[in-house]
Amino acid sequence: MTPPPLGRANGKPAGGPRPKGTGRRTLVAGNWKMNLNHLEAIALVQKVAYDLKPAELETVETVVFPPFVDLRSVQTTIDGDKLAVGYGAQDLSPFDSGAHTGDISGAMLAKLGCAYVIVGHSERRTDHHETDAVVAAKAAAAYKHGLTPIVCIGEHEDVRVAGTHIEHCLTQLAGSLAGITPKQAETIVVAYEPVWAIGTGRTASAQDAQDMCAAVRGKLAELFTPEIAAGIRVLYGGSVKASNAAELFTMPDVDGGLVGGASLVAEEFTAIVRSGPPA
Ligand SMILES: O=C(CO)COP(=O)(O)O
Repeated sequence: MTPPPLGRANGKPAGGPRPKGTGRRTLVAGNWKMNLNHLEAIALVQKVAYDLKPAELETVETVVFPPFVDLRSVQTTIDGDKLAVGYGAQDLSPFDSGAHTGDISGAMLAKLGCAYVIVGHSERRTDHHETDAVVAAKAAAAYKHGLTPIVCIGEHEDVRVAGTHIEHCLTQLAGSLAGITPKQAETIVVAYEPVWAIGTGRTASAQDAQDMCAAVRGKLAELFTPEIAAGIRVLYGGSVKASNAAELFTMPDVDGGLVGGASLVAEEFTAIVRSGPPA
Protein backbone atom coordinates (compact mmCIF):
# COMPACT_ATOMS: atom_id res chain seq x y z
CA MET A 1 0.00 0.00 0.00
CA THR A 2 1.37 3.43 -0.92
CA PRO A 3 1.52 5.77 2.06
CA PRO A 4 -0.17 9.16 1.67
CA PRO A 5 2.15 11.93 0.45
CA LEU A 6 4.11 14.00 2.90
CA GLY A 7 2.87 17.50 3.58
CA ARG A 8 -0.48 18.27 5.12
CA ALA A 9 -1.54 14.64 4.97
CA ASN A 10 -4.65 13.93 7.05
CA GLY A 11 -4.90 17.65 7.81
CA LYS A 12 -1.76 17.54 9.93
CA PRO A 13 1.21 19.81 9.32
CA ALA A 14 4.27 18.42 7.54
CA GLY A 15 7.04 16.91 9.61
CA GLY A 16 7.11 14.13 12.16
CA PRO A 17 6.48 10.50 11.35
CA ARG A 18 4.86 9.70 8.03
CA PRO A 19 1.27 8.42 8.15
CA LYS A 20 0.95 4.97 6.61
CA GLY A 21 -2.70 4.99 5.65
CA THR A 22 -3.25 1.42 6.85
CA GLY A 23 -5.73 2.17 9.62
CA ARG A 24 -3.64 0.01 11.93
CA ARG A 25 -2.39 1.89 14.99
CA THR A 26 1.33 1.41 15.50
CA LEU A 27 2.10 -0.76 18.53
CA VAL A 28 5.41 -0.61 20.36
CA ALA A 29 5.73 -3.36 22.97
CA GLY A 30 8.59 -3.51 25.46
CA ASN A 31 9.40 -7.09 26.47
CA TRP A 32 11.47 -6.70 29.61
CA LYS A 33 12.17 -10.46 29.76
CA MET A 34 13.75 -11.53 33.09
CA ASN A 35 14.98 -8.05 34.02
CA LEU A 36 14.09 -5.44 36.67
CA ASN A 37 12.69 -5.99 40.17
CA HIS A 38 9.39 -4.35 41.14
CA LEU A 39 11.02 -1.12 42.33
CA GLU A 40 13.02 -0.78 39.12
CA ALA A 41 9.86 -1.57 37.17
CA ILE A 42 7.96 1.30 38.81
CA ALA A 43 10.79 3.72 38.06
CA LEU A 44 11.00 2.68 34.40
CA VAL A 45 7.30 2.76 33.67
CA GLN A 46 7.00 6.22 35.22
CA LYS A 47 9.97 7.51 33.27
CA VAL A 48 8.59 6.20 29.99
CA ALA A 49 5.05 7.45 30.57
CA TYR A 50 6.05 10.93 31.75
CA ASP A 51 8.60 11.38 28.99
CA LEU A 52 6.09 10.72 26.23
CA LYS A 53 3.53 13.39 25.38
CA PRO A 54 -0.18 12.50 25.36
CA ALA A 55 -0.27 13.03 21.58
CA GLU A 56 2.64 10.61 21.12
CA LEU A 57 0.93 7.98 23.25
CA GLU A 58 -2.24 8.55 21.26
CA THR A 59 -0.41 7.93 17.97
CA VAL A 60 1.53 4.89 19.10
CA GLU A 61 0.07 2.33 21.46
CA THR A 62 2.79 1.75 24.03
CA VAL A 63 2.76 -1.38 26.16
CA VAL A 64 5.29 -2.86 28.59
CA PHE A 65 5.70 -6.51 29.52
CA PRO A 66 7.32 -6.77 32.96
CA PRO A 67 8.09 -10.05 34.76
CA PHE A 68 5.08 -11.52 36.62
CA VAL A 69 6.33 -10.38 40.03
CA ASP A 70 6.39 -6.73 38.87
CA LEU A 71 2.88 -6.66 37.42
CA ARG A 72 1.02 -5.60 40.56
CA SER A 73 3.43 -2.71 41.11
CA VAL A 74 3.16 -1.64 37.49
CA GLN A 75 -0.63 -1.86 37.69
CA THR A 76 -0.89 0.36 40.78
CA THR A 77 1.57 2.87 39.31
CA ILE A 78 -0.25 3.12 35.99
CA ASP A 79 -3.70 3.24 37.61
CA GLY A 80 -2.65 5.59 40.42
CA ASP A 81 -0.88 8.08 38.17
CA LYS A 82 -3.37 7.59 35.29
CA LEU A 83 -0.55 6.82 32.86
CA ALA A 84 -1.44 6.17 29.21
CA VAL A 85 0.85 3.16 28.94
CA GLY A 86 -0.50 -0.38 28.73
CA TYR A 87 0.95 -3.50 30.27
CA GLY A 88 0.79 -7.20 29.77
CA ALA A 89 2.47 -10.47 30.71
CA GLN A 90 5.24 -12.40 29.00
CA ASP A 91 3.48 -15.78 29.17
CA LEU A 92 0.48 -17.60 30.66
CA SER A 93 -0.58 -21.14 31.43
CA PRO A 94 -2.87 -22.91 28.99
CA PHE A 95 -4.78 -24.14 32.07
CA ASP A 96 -7.36 -22.19 34.08
CA SER A 97 -6.22 -23.11 37.60
CA GLY A 98 -5.06 -25.99 39.76
CA ALA A 99 -1.98 -28.16 40.17
CA HIS A 100 0.47 -26.41 37.84
CA THR A 101 3.28 -25.32 40.12
CA GLY A 102 5.00 -22.16 39.01
CA ASP A 103 2.46 -21.27 36.34
CA ILE A 104 0.24 -18.20 36.10
CA SER A 105 -3.30 -18.32 34.71
CA GLY A 106 -5.03 -16.00 32.30
CA ALA A 107 -7.63 -15.28 34.98
CA MET A 108 -4.89 -14.01 37.33
CA LEU A 109 -3.50 -11.76 34.61
CA ALA A 110 -6.92 -10.43 33.70
CA LYS A 111 -7.57 -9.61 37.37
CA LEU A 112 -4.34 -7.59 37.34
CA GLY A 113 -5.69 -5.55 34.43
CA CYS A 114 -3.34 -6.95 31.77
CA ALA A 115 -4.52 -6.20 28.25
CA TYR A 116 -2.04 -8.38 26.37
CA VAL A 117 0.01 -11.50 26.85
CA ILE A 118 2.97 -12.68 24.78
CA VAL A 119 2.77 -16.31 23.67
CA GLY A 120 5.28 -18.43 21.79
CA HIS A 121 8.32 -16.24 22.28
CA SER A 122 11.36 -18.05 20.87
CA GLU A 123 12.98 -18.05 24.32
CA ARG A 124 10.02 -20.03 25.68
CA ARG A 125 9.99 -22.28 22.64
CA THR A 126 13.68 -23.03 23.34
CA ASP A 127 13.91 -22.96 27.16
CA HIS A 128 10.57 -24.69 27.79
CA HIS A 129 10.23 -26.72 24.60
CA GLU A 130 6.92 -25.06 23.72
CA THR A 131 5.44 -26.44 20.50
CA ASP A 132 3.04 -24.69 18.14
CA ALA A 133 0.22 -26.72 19.76
CA VAL A 134 1.15 -25.43 23.22
CA VAL A 135 1.34 -21.88 21.85
CA ALA A 136 -2.11 -22.28 20.26
CA ALA A 137 -3.51 -23.54 23.58
CA LYS A 138 -2.02 -20.51 25.33
CA ALA A 139 -3.49 -18.14 22.74
CA ALA A 140 -6.90 -19.77 23.27
CA ALA A 141 -6.50 -19.45 27.06
CA ALA A 142 -5.69 -15.76 26.61
CA TYR A 143 -8.93 -15.14 24.72
CA LYS A 144 -10.90 -17.19 27.22
CA HIS A 145 -9.84 -14.72 29.91
CA GLY A 146 -10.25 -11.55 27.88
CA LEU A 147 -6.56 -11.03 27.07
CA THR A 148 -5.17 -10.31 23.62
CA PRO A 149 -2.29 -12.61 22.66
CA ILE A 150 0.81 -11.40 20.86
CA VAL A 151 1.78 -14.56 19.01
CA CYS A 152 5.50 -14.82 18.21
CA ILE A 153 7.04 -16.67 15.30
CA GLY A 154 10.52 -16.60 13.80
CA GLU A 155 13.22 -18.69 12.20
CA HIS A 156 16.66 -19.73 13.40
CA GLU A 157 19.67 -18.72 11.35
CA ASP A 158 20.10 -22.07 9.59
CA VAL A 159 16.58 -21.80 8.21
CA ARG A 160 17.26 -18.27 6.95
CA VAL A 161 20.50 -19.44 5.32
CA ALA A 162 18.63 -22.32 3.67
CA GLY A 163 16.15 -19.79 2.27
CA THR A 164 13.07 -21.54 3.66
CA HIS A 165 12.30 -18.92 6.30
CA ILE A 166 8.98 -17.74 4.86
CA GLU A 167 7.57 -21.24 4.53
CA HIS A 168 8.92 -22.10 8.00
CA CYS A 169 7.33 -19.09 9.68
CA LEU A 170 3.99 -19.49 7.93
CA THR A 171 3.80 -23.11 9.09
CA GLN A 172 4.64 -21.94 12.61
CA LEU A 173 1.95 -19.26 12.32
CA ALA A 174 -0.78 -21.67 11.21
CA GLY A 175 0.11 -24.13 13.99
CA SER A 176 0.24 -21.40 16.64
CA LEU A 177 -3.19 -20.07 15.62
CA ALA A 178 -4.94 -23.45 15.38
CA GLY A 179 -8.41 -23.16 16.88
CA ILE A 180 -8.46 -19.36 16.90
CA THR A 181 -11.82 -18.16 15.56
CA PRO A 182 -12.18 -15.38 12.98
CA LYS A 183 -13.79 -13.19 15.66
CA GLN A 184 -10.79 -13.70 17.95
CA ALA A 185 -8.38 -13.12 15.08
CA GLU A 186 -9.74 -9.61 14.60
CA THR A 187 -7.79 -8.44 17.64
CA ILE A 188 -4.77 -10.75 17.54
CA VAL A 189 -1.23 -9.39 17.20
CA VAL A 190 1.53 -11.35 15.45
CA ALA A 191 5.20 -10.66 16.09
CA TYR A 192 7.83 -11.80 13.61
CA GLU A 193 11.08 -12.19 15.52
CA PRO A 194 13.93 -13.87 13.62
CA VAL A 195 15.83 -15.73 16.33
CA TRP A 196 19.20 -14.73 14.85
CA ALA A 197 18.29 -11.07 15.37
CA ILE A 198 17.21 -11.33 19.02
CA GLY A 199 19.71 -9.78 21.39
CA THR A 200 22.46 -9.97 18.79
CA GLY A 201 22.48 -6.42 17.46
CA ARG A 202 21.82 -7.87 14.00
CA THR A 203 18.52 -6.50 12.75
CA ALA A 204 16.66 -7.84 9.74
CA SER A 205 16.76 -5.29 6.94
CA ALA A 206 13.60 -3.24 6.65
CA GLN A 207 12.87 -4.99 3.35
CA ASP A 208 13.35 -8.47 4.88
CA ALA A 209 11.03 -7.51 7.74
CA GLN A 210 8.50 -6.18 5.23
CA ASP A 211 8.68 -9.31 3.07
CA MET A 212 7.98 -11.58 6.04
CA CYS A 213 5.27 -9.38 7.54
CA ALA A 214 3.54 -9.19 4.13
CA ALA A 215 3.75 -12.99 3.82
CA VAL A 216 2.28 -13.30 7.33
CA ARG A 217 -0.59 -11.04 6.33
CA GLY A 218 -1.18 -13.15 3.23
CA LYS A 219 -1.34 -16.29 5.37
CA LEU A 220 -3.72 -14.58 7.81
CA ALA A 221 -5.98 -13.76 4.85
CA GLU A 222 -5.99 -17.44 3.95
CA LEU A 223 -6.59 -18.62 7.52
CA PHE A 224 -9.30 -16.03 8.19
CA THR A 225 -10.42 -13.44 5.60
CA PRO A 226 -8.59 -10.69 3.69
CA GLU A 227 -10.60 -8.08 5.63
CA ILE A 228 -9.58 -9.55 8.97
CA ALA A 229 -5.95 -9.85 7.82
CA ALA A 230 -5.94 -6.20 6.76
CA GLY A 231 -6.78 -5.17 10.33
CA ILE A 232 -4.29 -7.41 12.18
CA ARG A 233 -1.14 -5.77 13.47
CA VAL A 234 2.07 -7.56 12.56
CA LEU A 235 5.14 -6.46 14.51
CA TYR A 236 8.84 -6.93 13.91
CA GLY A 237 11.19 -7.84 16.77
CA GLY A 238 14.93 -8.45 16.95
CA SER A 239 17.45 -5.75 17.89
CA VAL A 240 15.01 -2.89 17.32
CA LYS A 241 16.71 0.33 18.38
CA ALA A 242 16.04 4.06 18.17
CA SER A 243 18.39 4.17 15.19
CA ASN A 244 16.51 1.60 13.06
CA ALA A 245 12.91 1.80 14.32
CA ALA A 246 11.66 4.50 11.92
CA GLU A 247 12.87 2.63 8.85
CA LEU A 248 11.25 -0.61 10.03
CA PHE A 249 7.97 0.91 11.19
CA THR A 250 7.33 2.85 8.00
CA MET A 251 7.30 -0.35 5.95
CA PRO A 252 3.71 -0.92 4.82
CA ASP A 253 3.15 -4.25 6.59
CA VAL A 254 5.25 -3.62 9.71
CA ASP A 255 2.90 -2.20 12.32
CA GLY A 256 5.36 -1.63 15.13
CA GLY A 257 7.90 -3.53 17.17
CA LEU A 258 8.42 -6.01 19.96
CA VAL A 259 11.47 -4.58 21.68
CA GLY A 260 13.73 -6.41 24.13
CA GLY A 261 17.00 -4.87 25.32
CA ALA A 262 16.21 -1.34 24.15
CA SER A 263 12.96 -1.32 26.16
CA LEU A 264 14.97 -1.37 29.40
CA VAL A 265 16.44 2.09 28.74
CA ALA A 266 13.78 4.80 29.02
CA GLU A 267 15.35 7.24 26.55
CA GLU A 268 15.93 4.55 23.97
CA PHE A 269 12.42 3.11 24.33
CA THR A 270 10.69 6.50 24.12
CA ALA A 271 12.73 7.34 21.02
CA ILE A 272 11.49 4.07 19.45
CA VAL A 273 7.89 5.00 20.34
CA ARG A 274 8.41 8.40 18.70
CA SER A 275 9.52 6.64 15.51
CA GLY A 276 6.09 5.09 15.07
CA PRO A 277 4.10 6.55 12.19
CA PRO A 278 0.43 7.41 12.64
CA ALA A 279 -1.95 4.79 11.26
O1 LIG B 1 13.03 -10.91 21.83
C1 LIG B 1 12.81 -9.73 21.64
C2 LIG B 1 11.56 -9.09 22.05
O2 LIG B 1 10.61 -10.04 22.42
C3 LIG B 1 13.82 -8.88 20.97
O3 LIG B 1 14.87 -8.71 21.85
P1 LIG B 1 16.02 -7.64 21.49
O4 LIG B 1 15.29 -6.35 21.13
O5 LIG B 1 16.83 -7.53 22.72
O6 LIG B 1 16.76 -8.18 20.32
